[in-house]
Amino acid sequence: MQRHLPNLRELRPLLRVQAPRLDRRSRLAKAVDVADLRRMARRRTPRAAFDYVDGAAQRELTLARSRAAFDAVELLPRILHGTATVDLSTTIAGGRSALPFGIAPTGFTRFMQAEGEDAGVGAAAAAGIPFSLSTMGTRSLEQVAAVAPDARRWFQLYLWKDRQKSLDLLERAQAAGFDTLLVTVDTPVAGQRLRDTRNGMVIPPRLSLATIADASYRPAWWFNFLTTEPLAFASLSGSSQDLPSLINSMFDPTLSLDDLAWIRSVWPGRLFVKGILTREDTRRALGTGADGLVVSNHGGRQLDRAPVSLEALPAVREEAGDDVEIILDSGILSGADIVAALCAGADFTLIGRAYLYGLMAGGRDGVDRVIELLAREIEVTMQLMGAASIADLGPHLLGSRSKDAAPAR
Ligand SMILES: Cc1cc2nc3c(=O)[nH]c(=O)nc-3n(C[C@H](O)[C@H](O)[C@H](O)COP(=O)(O)O)c2cc1C
Repeated sequence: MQRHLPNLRELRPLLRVQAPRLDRRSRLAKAVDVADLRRMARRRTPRAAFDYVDGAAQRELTLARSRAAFDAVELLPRILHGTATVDLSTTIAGGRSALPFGIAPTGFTRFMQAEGEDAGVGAAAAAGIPFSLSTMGTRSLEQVAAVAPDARRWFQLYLWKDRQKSLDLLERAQAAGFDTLLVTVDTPVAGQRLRDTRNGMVIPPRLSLATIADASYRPAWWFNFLTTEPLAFASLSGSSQDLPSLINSMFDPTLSLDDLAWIRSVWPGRLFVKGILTREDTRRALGTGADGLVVSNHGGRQLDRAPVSLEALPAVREEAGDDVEIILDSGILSGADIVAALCAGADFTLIGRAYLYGLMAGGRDGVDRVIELLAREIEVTMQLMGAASIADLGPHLLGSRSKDAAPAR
């Protein structure tokens, strides 16, 4: 082998030295999946806020099982199907969505990152997907509508002890153009989130020696937190109670099916019941006149050892029949997870943590990035599976490995 000295002219095309760009979008562009965004989020967010998002109930078994169930899914490739373009749009709750997922309702959102719901609804509007505002949101119904008048907006309701307050909220939601109601039924009391207890998580955060130390290496979060509007709940007045006590004082463990039926009677729009995992609850929820169901274990944050959404889905689908729309959440962290849920019988999906990791990693730009990453993953996955549209996805595209992994029913 003959050698010669490196020739600068030959090397030049290989050397594309660029000055490092420090803006937020360039930083976020380096994240190639949700796991990368999660790592960025962790570096930039105080521990109490990050763990509030990342954690789950008790031993976090349901969360781990939910992830494992998605990982066990086998998707079948189909060769030579000529799927050059893929249509990722679909219809849900009587309207279009440009992508087969929307943003799940999350409470305390501005605590994760100061842009909070504004970032979520703005990014959802730009992407043409629905955004859900939580009862425990840090922006009011009217503020969210004003920030993104063109967004498809859904409202999530926790039943209050006080029916008049629920009614007021529902009237405001309707007046502000929220087209669909998600009624969350899996939270008669707060789940036991042990990470929060260990972190002494309170809202708003208390200034202690530990928080001041934390502030010194997460300056951007603290700067935003201290220089923007104080954290407040759209529908609840501010409180420094710890989270479970706050939730327990607001919500009612004595709620029953009659209360759900009452909500149905006063809400004229589409109504989905969120937190369904069994045949019996499917029957009971649909018996009240709900239009659809959200198969969800609340991201593993409520009953630890509750069934995994993906594994509960076939029984719920069978019980509900083909005409009832079913949305699935809990554990989705990639576009392939979304494709798996749609193949397994869901009509639509919601992302909770994935959205919040994006938000914590970079505010509005971070939420844009997570939507972009998931959309691209769905598109590539579907092309490799020879599926040209969401309607093409079904159980025929699930491999035997995933069927073996599903529990017998
Ligand atoms: C930080 C956080 C706050 C949440 N707050 C609410 C809420 O206020 N109301 C609700 O119905 N669900 C709430 N959820 C549950 C989500 O709507 C959704 O069911 C769950 O996040 C889906 O699981 P995933 O995070 O694995 O995507 C919350 C979830 C997280 C992570």
